[in-house]
This record gives sequence, structure tokens and C-alpha cells, in this order.
Amino acid sequence: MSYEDILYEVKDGAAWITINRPDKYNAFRGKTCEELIDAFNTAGWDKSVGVVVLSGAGEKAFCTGGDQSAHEGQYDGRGTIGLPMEDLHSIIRDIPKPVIAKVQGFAIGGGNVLATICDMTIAGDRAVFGQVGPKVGSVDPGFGTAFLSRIVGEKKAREIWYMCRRYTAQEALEMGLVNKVVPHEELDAEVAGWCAEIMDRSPTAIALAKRSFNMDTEHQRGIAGLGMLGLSLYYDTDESKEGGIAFKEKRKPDFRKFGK
Ligand SMILES: CC(C)(COP(=O)(O)OP(=O)(O)OC[C@H]1O[C@@H](n2cnc3c(N)ncnc32)[C@H](O)[C@@H]1OP(=O)(O)O)[C@@H](O)C(=O)NCCC(=O)NCCSC(=O)CCC(=O)c1ccccc1C(=O)O
Repeated sequence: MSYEDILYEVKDGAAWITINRPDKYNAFRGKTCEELIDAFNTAGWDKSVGVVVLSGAGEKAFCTGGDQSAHEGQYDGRGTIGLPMEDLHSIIRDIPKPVIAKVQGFAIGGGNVLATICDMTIAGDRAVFGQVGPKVGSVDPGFGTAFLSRIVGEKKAREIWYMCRRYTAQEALEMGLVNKVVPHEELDAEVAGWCAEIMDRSPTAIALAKRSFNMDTEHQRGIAGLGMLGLSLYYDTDESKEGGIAFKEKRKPDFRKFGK
């Protein structure tokens, strides 16, 4: 597969997968997700690769989730909500190699979910983390909520989703959402150092450990499938559409007329 929305490079045993849509703050559309799935599959089963790094191009963003310009109710691709999110989340968990999220800017919405699902996250000190679903008429009713609460705890996860606040890299570190924060300029070198260390370890032991870590939350995959169906129905409502339209019109959404 040739790539338009992502970059793929193998260096010293590490596969670097970069979302390359900086003008869209590295938001993903259907095509981006398909390319990411292909790249993770390639890296995951390439014996010369021992570790995968997921990042975003440019200085501004790691990834800001679904591309709002490819979102009129459903998104523009394959899958329950017009994005193969279930497949993308699954492949990150399923490949037998550790995946490191290298976060240098915004990790927002579905981008925050991707970083959360990765095995480890290294952030530059200018990184910003957060959720925006209830602000833009969306939600991740799968790993983005349930798995997040395993990482930061129930109270914090609920705050993140209900309040839609932005958190600094240091705050993300304190809540356990990232493994290390380094000065922005040192981020690439830091991640390369972690990759080199992993390359010295036994790949089979790591693959077994990864599967074993996944075991405890595997049921969330099934629940996520059901949740995506609910999300698809929600995307067709005026309430959800109000969020997307307000974002594009750069105004505050008016949700008060909807809801139970
Ligand atoms: C990222 C922001 C916090 C940055 O804010 P700010 O610094 O004030 O800059 P802006 O002026 O808002 O944005 C600059 C520029 O970038 C464009 N942009 C930013 N994000 C996106 C995006 N996601 N899609 C398209 N374009 C984007 C923005 O339009 C501006 O362009 P101009 O040309 O300069 O006008 C802030 O931008 C922000 O909050 N973005 C919204 C992110 C968003 O809505 N993401 C999608 C929803 S995420 C979500 O709902 C969670 C659900 C979820 O995870 C999920 C689950 C299952 C399937 C899919 C998803 C999913 O991701 O939707």
C-alpha cells in the first residue's frame, strides 16, 4: 500500500509511523485510519522491527482525533461510524511489539485515545492532553473511556470526559497518562533511547508480556463494538451534529435543548 496521509520509516529496528496531516492538526479521516492499520500490520509482523513509534508531523499536534471536515454525521470511510476505529484500536493492542506514542503537541479527542492505547507515552513539555467529545458531539464508548479509567482512575477519567479540559504534559505525567516528559527539543532523542533499550530485550518475552497486559481489559473490545453502534446512531442526531457544526463555525455549541 502506498501512503498519502502517513509516513513510515524503519530505523535501528524501530518502525516510526507518523500521521502526516499537520494542516489538519493530524486529525484522521477514513483513509488515514486504513493506512495506519496497514502500517501497524507491516511493522507488527516484520521480524527486523522490535518496537513501533506513533507520532504526528509538525510541532502543533500529535493527533486531534476525527477530521471534522470529513464528518457530516458519519465520517467518510469504512466501519460502524465511517472510520475503522475498532480495527485501528485493536491492531495497536494486537501486534506483538510495544508501541510508544511520541506526543509533541495536542493529543486531543480520538488522538488522545490513540496515545492512551499505546503501550507507553513519552511527551514533550509543550504537549497538551484532553478530551473534547461532549463539546463536539462525540464520545469514545470503548477503550477511550473504559481503558482510560484503568490508567488514570475512575474519578479522573470521568473528569476528563465530562469537563473537556486541557491538561499539560506535567499534569498528564502526574495522573499516569504518560511515562516521561522531556524538553520539547529532546523528545526524538529520548524516544530513540527507549527504542534502543527495548531492542536489547527478548522480543518473545515482551510479546508475551504485552498479551498478558491486554488480557485484563480484553472484554472492553466487545463492549466497544456495541458502543460504536450506539455512537453511529448518535452521530445521526441533531444533538451530535450541533457539536460538529459549532466547531466548524467557531462558536459555542447549544446543547441545552437536547438530552434526557
Ligand atoms: C486541537 C484544538 C484543541 C486546538 O485548539 P486551538 O489551539 O484553539 O486551535 P483551533 O483554531 O481550534 O484549531 C486550529 C486549526 O486546526 C483545525 N483542527 C483542529 N482539530 C481538528 C480536527 N479534529 N479536524 C479538523 N480540523 C481540525 C481547526 O479547524 C483549525 O483550522 P483553521 O483552518 O485554522 O480554522 C481544537 O482545534 C480542538 O478541540 N479540535 C477539535 C478536535 C475534534 O473535534 N476532534 C474530533 C472529535 S474527538 C471526539 O469526539 C472523541 C471521540 C473519539 O475519540 C472517537 C471515538 C471513536 C471514533 C472516532 C472518534 C473521534 O475522534 O471522533
